[in-house]
Amino acid sequence: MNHEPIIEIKQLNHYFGKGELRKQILFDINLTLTKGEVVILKGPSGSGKTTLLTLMGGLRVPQMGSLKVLGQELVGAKKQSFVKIRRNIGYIFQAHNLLECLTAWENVQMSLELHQGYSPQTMKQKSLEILEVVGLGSRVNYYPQNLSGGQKQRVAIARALVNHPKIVFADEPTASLDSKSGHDVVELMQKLAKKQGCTILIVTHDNRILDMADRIIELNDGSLVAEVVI
Ligand SMILES: Nc1ncnc2c1ncn2[C@@H]1O[C@H](COP(=O)(O)OP(=O)(O)OP(=O)(O)O)[C@@H](O)[C@H]1O
Repeated sequence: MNHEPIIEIKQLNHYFGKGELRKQILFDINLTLTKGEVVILKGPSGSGKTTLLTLMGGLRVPQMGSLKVLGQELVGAKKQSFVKIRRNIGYIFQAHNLLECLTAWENVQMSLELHQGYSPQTMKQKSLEILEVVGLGSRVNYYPQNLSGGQKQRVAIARALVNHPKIVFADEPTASLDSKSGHDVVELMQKLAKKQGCTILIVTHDNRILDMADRIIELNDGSLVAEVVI
């Protein structure tokens, strides 16, 4: 595996609230994610997983320490830098967030429309191709309401990966799925990641998918407590 650092975190602390209500949520986090790694972040409810994920994903402004994503320091960075970094990231959430009024391929294509430069034909072709890769070639014209939970999550994966992002963040991507679909969905993410050389961070409570990671890290009360290399 190539050990090029994709995310480098040093002494990251994070607080919510102001004045007397100010509460520290993340404590002195040090972490490096490298190219092509699949990392699982686990930990009890309220331990700070989503907070850490949204900071790494450029969705929340970091307050102190150092947080470099693709070489860009985000502590003290301008708004523009966050926008630029987010273009390199795919996000997959528990509630897949598909638009019900759009078909599977139109949902995937939306992600391409955010990036300029593709003709409508190219965008449609790319959307159809990635849906084929995730095993939904025969469902491209289906609306989300006619797809199963696992199929919807695969559309969400296709949407996150169609732009060939350098990083994918997935927050509880298997929470609404049965054991087999959950495993299939993560396996698919893992395969596509290895093929595209992208780094994946999955936040999960789901012990059924732990064996799919290259590395498991654990948060407890806002501190990284354990690291397991598989
Ligand atoms: N916007 C916010 N303002 C104030 N406190 C917050 C905010 N977001 C989260 N918190 C608090 O920060 C702590 C960590 O929350 P976070 O959502 O990161 O945990 P988590 O590990 O992802 O939990 P879960 O597994 O339940 O999703 C919790 O105590 C939560 O109440």
